[in-house]
Amino acid sequence: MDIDTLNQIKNNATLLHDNQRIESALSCLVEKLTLDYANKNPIFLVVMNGGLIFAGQLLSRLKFPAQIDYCHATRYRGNTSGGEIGWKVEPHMDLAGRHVVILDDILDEGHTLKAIIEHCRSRKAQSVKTLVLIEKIHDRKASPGMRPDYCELETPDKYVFGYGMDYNHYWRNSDEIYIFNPERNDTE
Ligand SMILES: O=P(O)(O)OC[C@H]1O[C@H](OP(=O)(O)OP(=O)(O)O)[C@H](O)[C@@H]1O
Ligand SMILES: Nc1nc2[nH]cnc2c(=O)[nH]1
Repeated sequence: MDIDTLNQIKNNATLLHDNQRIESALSCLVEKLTLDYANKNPIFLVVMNGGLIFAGQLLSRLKFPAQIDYCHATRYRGNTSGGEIGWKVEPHMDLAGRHVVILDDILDEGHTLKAIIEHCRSRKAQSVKTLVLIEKIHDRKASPGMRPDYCELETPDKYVFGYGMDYNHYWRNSDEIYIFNPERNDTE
């Protein structure tokens, strides 16, 4: 995809959450995580690639001891609709007896988080919670009523990008979150 087209994608997108809104969401999350995890020696398990920016921005603000691990499970592979989930990298640390917080960019249908939750439980984590930057609102969840344990931002049922979330593997680097508008682009 050429640079002009990629710039057009962003110019034609709708701004959903600006950086100020994201910053205030991060502050709320820091407060909640500090209350719940300051004395629990948690492992934050970052889901690559989408969780990268959110993790970097959020976890560096926590003032209590924590460990960070990562895993890579993907089912979108740069597309705007999901397929089968595939493990690329499993968590490295011993999760047995630990409080694990799975950190990802978005809970959409929830198949990705569901698979990672089950994986952490099978490795005998003491507790497993989910922390996402943004939750997509619709009724097609992997388990009915599935919600993240920690999340401060919502999106309607549209494809979004920015702040870790990609459009065709691009624009994860944006510090704002946009709604992709397919009707304004002739890419799909
Ligand atoms: O709730 P779901 O419907 O399962 O979708 C959410 C997942 O989709 C995206 O990952 P993707 O598979 O695109 O991989 P990526 O993080 O490498 O972009 C996103 O980062 C979440 O992990
Ligand atoms: N970039 C991006 N990845 C997703 N994975 C699941 N839903 C989405 C979405 O809306 N945007």
